[in-house]
Amino acid sequence: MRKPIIAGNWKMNKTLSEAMSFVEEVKNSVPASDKVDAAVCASALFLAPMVEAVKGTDLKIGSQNVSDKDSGAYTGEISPVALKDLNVTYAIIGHSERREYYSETDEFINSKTKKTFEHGLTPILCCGETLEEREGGKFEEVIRTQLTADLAGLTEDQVSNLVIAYEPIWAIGTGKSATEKDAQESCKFVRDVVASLYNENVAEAVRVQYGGSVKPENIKEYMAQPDIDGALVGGASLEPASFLALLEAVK
Ligand SMILES: O=C(CO)COP(=O)(O)O
Repeated sequence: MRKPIIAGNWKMNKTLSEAMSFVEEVKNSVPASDKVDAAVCASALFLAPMVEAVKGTDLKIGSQNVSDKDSGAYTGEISPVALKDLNVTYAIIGHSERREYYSETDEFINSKTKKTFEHGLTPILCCGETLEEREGGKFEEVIRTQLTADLAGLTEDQVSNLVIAYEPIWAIGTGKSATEKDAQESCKFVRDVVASLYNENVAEAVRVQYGGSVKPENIKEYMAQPDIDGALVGGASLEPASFLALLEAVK
């Protein structure tokens, strides 16, 4: 059985004091980690104090980005070595906002994913199609192309421990969530691609999240689907009550 994983992606939101009061409010109310993995992916500015604050609790902390290099002359980048040293658990890689606004390519995303594993962090690898691609019948081609390139050279063991977030771009921040049937079919397709690139065992092990306008009101419908193992949540992860309600609905 795959353990559910609910991760908040705060994007470029919150100040340090807001981040810390969120953590203080939720950290002791998060369900036990044998039931569900709970994480918040925050700005790199707050990761150190957040990790310190959640020590000994079931809330884990993730970065929203990571470099594909260990260290050196890479102005503005976030070192995976430094993230590991802080005890950060996850790193979001290849979010559609980074693909679109910061021109991240699949090759770069693949390089970051390898580097993240090298340093013992768990990647949350994002994939997803635009509305135009979906309506043009290109969904399968887009997802297969992304995953084939993003996973190139990863071992079976690494992919088994990966989290893939399927996020249709048209559902992100729009309030227009995918129907649970569409989300299930899409997440199943992600798993089928993993099976074709690796094998059934790896496909059975990899956790696939749905992301895009997930909220406490609709998360149960997604989680009832056999190929949806969790959610990557933007807006509804920003408030403590809403984040805890997402977790309560899953445990
Ligand atoms: O992009 C997302 C998570 O990574 C989804 O954002 P929303 O939940 O705000 O639609």
